Amino acid sequence: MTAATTVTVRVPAKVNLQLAVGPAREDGYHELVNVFHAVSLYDEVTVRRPDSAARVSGISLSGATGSDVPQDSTNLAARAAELLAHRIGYRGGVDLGDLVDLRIHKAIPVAGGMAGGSADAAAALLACATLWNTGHTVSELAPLAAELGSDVPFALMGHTAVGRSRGEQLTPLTCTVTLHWVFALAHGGLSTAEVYRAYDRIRPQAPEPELSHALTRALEAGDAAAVGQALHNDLQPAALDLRPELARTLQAGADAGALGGIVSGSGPTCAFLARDGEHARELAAELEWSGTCLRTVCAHGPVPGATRTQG
Ligand SMILES: C[C@@](CO)(OP(=O)(O)O)[C@H](O)COP(=O)(O)OP(=O)(O)OC[C@H]1O[C@@H](n2ccc(N)nc2=O)[C@H](O)[C@@H]1O
Ligand SMILES: Nc1ncnc2c1ncn2[C@@H]1O[C@H](COP(=O)(O)OP(=O)(O)O)[C@@H](O)[C@H]1O
Repeated sequence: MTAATTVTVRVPAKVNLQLAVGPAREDGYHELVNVFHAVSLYDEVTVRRPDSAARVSGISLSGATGSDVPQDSTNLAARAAELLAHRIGYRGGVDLGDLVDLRIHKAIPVAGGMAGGSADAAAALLACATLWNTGHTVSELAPLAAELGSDVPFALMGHTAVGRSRGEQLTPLTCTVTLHWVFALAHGGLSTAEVYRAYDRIRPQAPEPELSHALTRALEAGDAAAVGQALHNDLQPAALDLRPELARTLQAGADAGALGGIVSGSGPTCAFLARDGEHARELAAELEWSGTCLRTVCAHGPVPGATRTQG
């Protein structure tokens, strides 16, 4: 079998069905109970052995990127490739562009609370492991993913899972139903660190986080209406403090008949649960008509994590 010269990995966005945030730890992170749910809104990362004749730079971007996504070694996908290269023996001084060309096609909103950067990092790990034939399994990539960011291991795993500690220690959860979502995208993004700082200001005495059994029961029973009732995000008041206009978006989704509505993670994207695909399209139309969001995207979950589609 010849080694692949081009590998493409498709990787999903996430929404947090429950985000329970405990007090700040000494390392600056917060202890979490973070119920992740992967949805069918995908970025794609393609890696190639560098072709010195065609090479312009080591990393290129397309899709819904905005100006906020770095095109240098600080891009999370580039950091992931560098970390893996280091682990398999490349030492400092090697230019990443000499090892790999990275192409990222983004559909996940940037700084939107849907973990697009983490998704790209997970995809780059899997793609480079395949390109370089490192022999790493997905479980063996998980510790490297955790070094890159708290949400990166989940982007490898996908489906529905609870993340504990800072979110990187994952346990799969059973979800017996396809959930249909509408995501209301906002103008601009929110900084995750800033939202956690606002959380500390608003709630200085946070209790230890606990998994919602109402939520796990609803997921196991496949009861979308009960899932809608159980959605909860401790970061929502902090996101609303920084972006008060999101309250109008949440109200518009509730008025339009969503089973539940929530700020996704650190925001500012808002997620609304629908009864089925048709209801999702109706909700999306109502939300767009309300003028309370930039645009909407419909997606379903759970879906698998980072998956090779070529190479
Ligand atoms: C809030 C969540 C919910 O899933 O994601 P987003 O909604 O932003 O995508 C996560 O907790 C974000 O995870 P991720 O974006 O990977 O965070 P990291 O890179 O590890 O950390 C970025 C910063 O967020 C804060 N942070 C993150 C995780 C955590 N358990 N406690 C924290 O306080 C810290 O200030 C940290 O410096
Ligand atoms: N590949 C990437 N895609 C998106 N953002 C990236 C990437 N690499 C680094 N970043 C930086 O990470 C920040 C957070 O991005 P993102 O993961 O999309 O948001 P969130 O943490 O809200 O889910 C962005 O503002 C950007 O500066």
